Amino acid sequence: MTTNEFTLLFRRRFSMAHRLIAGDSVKCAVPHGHNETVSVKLEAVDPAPLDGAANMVESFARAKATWHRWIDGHVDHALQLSHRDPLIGYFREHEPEKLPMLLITPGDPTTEALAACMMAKANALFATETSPLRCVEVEIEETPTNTVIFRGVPEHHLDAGYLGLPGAPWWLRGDMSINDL
Ligand SMILES: Nc1nc2c(c(=O)[nH]1)N=C([C@H](O)[C@H](O)COP(=O)(O)OP(=O)(O)OP(=O)(O)O)CN2
Repeated sequence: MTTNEFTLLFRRRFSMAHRLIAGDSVKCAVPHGHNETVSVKLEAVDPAPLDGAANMVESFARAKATWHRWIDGHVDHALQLSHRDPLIGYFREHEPEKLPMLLITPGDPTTEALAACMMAKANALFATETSPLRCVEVEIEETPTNTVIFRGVPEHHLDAGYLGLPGAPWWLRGDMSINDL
């Protein structure tokens, strides 16, 4: 087997809002927004030498189409909340039509949690479309001064049973979902 000598890297900007309620920072517990940039590093599941003809690991357009559709159509302008956040109850009661725009993480929606969710989601999307690629690293620039890089195993950090639901959580499903509400 050939080792992975090529990595494709795609960047996308999105706007978001969140709040962190588990810590003691009042500043972080007030809903606030960031314009963030996510970068994903993609590698071939079965690496092979360039073929001397098309010479591509995968076309850029094919490699990023579904991922960017998810970021642009669902992550962009989502409100990110902990599954324990009482604001979810507010939306259920008063603005249920906006529930699909809540991105819910198990625990606080820190940049670390988002990075782990994004890697899992990217790989679920790639698996569903039988892409030859997998995501090996996610970098999220939350602000010009704060960046998180994740190159681990999402399952080590995300509680898939966070809501006690029978099925797979949204980050493991190869669809456009961002919550399990
Ligand atoms: N490890 C983490 N720590 C914090 C996160 C996070 O996701 N992971 N997030 C926040 C808040 O989102 C906050 O908005 C950003 O933090 P902070 O650096 O305090 O914000 P500033 O933009 O004011 O940073 P400066 O570099 O001082 O401009 C908090 N912590």
